[in-house]
Amino acid sequence: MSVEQLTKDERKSWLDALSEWRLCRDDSAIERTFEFANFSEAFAFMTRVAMLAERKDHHPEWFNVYNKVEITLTTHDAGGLSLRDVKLARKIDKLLA
Ligand SMILES: C[C@H](O)[C@H](O)[C@H]1CNC2=NC(N)=NC(=O)C2=N1
Repeated sequence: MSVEQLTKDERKSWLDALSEWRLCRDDSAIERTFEFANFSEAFAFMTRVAMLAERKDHHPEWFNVYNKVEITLTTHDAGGLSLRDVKLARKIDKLLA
């Protein structure tokens, strides 16, 4: 599927609205670390993110250890950051609101 990478200006304006996320990997991805009370809560969150990801056909790269979950979003089909990452990040944030 062809997806457009965000331009530098677009990255900046979208990221202003995603204050918990930071650019990484040479601005080709965004990441955020989440911390929970215990493993159960972390994994419950991952399950909810997994459902979202399937529904959107857009999948996170992530790392979990005990109560921490690190999520990295990038669009492999675009070779960088796209609006699909921004949208998924917003939905993930909403799960915790
Ligand atoms: C064929 C399928 O639509 C694609 O491979 C989807 C699946 N999930 C994906 N997830 C992410 N993060 N990037 C993609 O480019 C992507 N592409």
